[in-house]
Amino acid sequence: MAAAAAAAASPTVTQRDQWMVESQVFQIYQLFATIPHNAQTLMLELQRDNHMEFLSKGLRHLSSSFCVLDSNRPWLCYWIFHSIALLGESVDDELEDDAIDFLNRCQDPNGGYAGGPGQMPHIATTYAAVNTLITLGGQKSLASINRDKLYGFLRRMKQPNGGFRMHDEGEIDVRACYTAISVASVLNILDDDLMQNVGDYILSCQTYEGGIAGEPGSEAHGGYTFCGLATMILIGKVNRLDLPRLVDWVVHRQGKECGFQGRTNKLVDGCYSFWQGGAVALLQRLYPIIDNQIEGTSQIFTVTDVSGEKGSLDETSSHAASHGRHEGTRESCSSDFKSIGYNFINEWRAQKPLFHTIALQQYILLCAQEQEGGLRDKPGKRRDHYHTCYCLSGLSLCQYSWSKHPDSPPLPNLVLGPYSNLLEPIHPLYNVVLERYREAHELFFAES
Ligand SMILES: CC(C)=CCC/C(C)=C/CC/C(C)=C/COP(=O)(O)OP(=O)(O)O
Ligand SMILES: [Zn+2]
Repeated sequence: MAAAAAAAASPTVTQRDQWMVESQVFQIYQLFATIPHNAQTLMLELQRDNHMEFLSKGLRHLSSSFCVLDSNRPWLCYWIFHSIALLGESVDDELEDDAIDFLNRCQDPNGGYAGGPGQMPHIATTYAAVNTLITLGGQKSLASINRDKLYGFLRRMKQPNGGFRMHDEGEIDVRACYTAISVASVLNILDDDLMQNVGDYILSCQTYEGGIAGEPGSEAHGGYTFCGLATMILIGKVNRLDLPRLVDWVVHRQGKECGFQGRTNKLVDGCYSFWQGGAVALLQRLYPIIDNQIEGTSQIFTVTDVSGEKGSLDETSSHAASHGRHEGTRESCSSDFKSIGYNFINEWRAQKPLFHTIALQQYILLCAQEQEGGLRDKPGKRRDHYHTCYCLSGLSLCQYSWSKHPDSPPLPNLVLGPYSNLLEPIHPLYNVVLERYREAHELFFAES
């Protein structure tokens, strides 16, 4: 039944499509293998200046059309400003100010952000707006977020089944859960009411393959898998997922092209460097919990097993062990969940990645990067800001994948190409640059 639903949801990629992509990718790798070393270094170089030019142009265009009707602009702001932050760059104050003012005009008087001024607030654009404002940083930007009203908006979107609606009368899915919980967590407005039964909803979306679907009965997909896994971590319920199966599904999504595909039998795509690569990077922090599930013990373990220190990555481990992961049991809560996002980066330790991080860097730099600036899905596709954002986010995760601390500089052999390719590290649960996350955390958690 689940398999039939999945098959219907997934238009089959023909063998011909797959061969076309493979042959394009392998031609690039073959060319790379035959050229002199200095030409190889050039080919592997992150084209920082050209990427900045592409991003700045996008921003100027966006700024000049801030008054035009379009429902995607908070997302464009996030993709562009986050990419710029990943490159360790900034733009002039006027453009930043324009963006803050524009997002403020998207903020609904009753909470949340819409895709444009006067439009209906939407949880996904709220996530994009909040992440942009955190990325811009500074008092004006962070203080512009009306957290009380935003909390009210999230409560109105909350559904009895544990999920969230994207907007008034909108769809309920795993993206809505992630964007709601991510925003609530980073802004320190997360509480028991928002978290109520979210774990049950996400659990009902884990499929027979091991990955997570957008909604119950659909096909496992990388985008939703990242969203579902990050949500479960943020609410302290990650042990309820079948993690060994999830690992098995996600690591097998990295193909011979070296990049990731979003779902079984589909084509490789640069944006999954973050969605799938990000899910694996999160799983890399959960080894003790995964080992425990593999061993099938009902031993009650504490967060000390995960972090070596007091923390709250999974405050319901004992609950899951004693009641079974798949029961829709009532979820207990404690105030520890508020620090999960913060503990996640502070209790970091060096761990071996679960995927081939150099191979993924190779796909991003040689196949997804346009030498003239911007990144893309695959060779033959056009660059765009969405793929630029998620290819760079995935690249950053690869570069720091072996690091002892989330921001300790990696050894040169872990960064493919010249060391100048090194990007800024991100907080993998929220996908904002770590330093910007820390500034926001200081402000939003100061009073608690
Ligand atoms: C935070 C947030 C809003 C997250 C969004 C997550 C995300 C990327 C979900 C993917 C949605 C989806 C099923 C795409 C399939 O497109 P496709 O059929 O064109 O691609 P495919 O062939 O690669 O599956
Ligand atoms: Zn894509």
